[in-house]
Amino acid sequence: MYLIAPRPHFTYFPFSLGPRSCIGQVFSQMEAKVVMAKLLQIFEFQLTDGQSFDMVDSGTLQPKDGVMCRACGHEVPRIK
Ligand code: HEM
Repeated sequence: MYLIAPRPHFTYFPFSLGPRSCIGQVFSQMEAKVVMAKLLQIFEFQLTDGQSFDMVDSGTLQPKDGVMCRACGHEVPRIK
């Protein structure tokens, strides 16, 4: 089940809207989830000193401090 807050129309359109919107939207959102899931299975991420989750809104949302982080490997159980 997805818990997504309701969003007013025309306030979020990274893939544009209407008849010329991005045909790769569903593919790229699925791909991003697969890549994120694989990375989170393998690594634990920790922000380095001086980093934060603060955002800057300059047309698009960007991480204020760059989100430099340290990736540490998990123990990944091998499926035989
Ligand atoms: C994060 C990934 C992506 C973002 C943010 C994105 C964003 C966009 C946006 C904003 C447009 C509209 C451009 C305009 O109004 O002129 C667009 C169009 C388009 N995108 Fe993407 N896109 C992404 C990935 C993809 C992928 C993976 C494909 C192909 C497999 C793709 C194929 C297209 C095509 C063919 C159009 C033109 C559609 C048309 O003019 O009818 N995009 N994309």
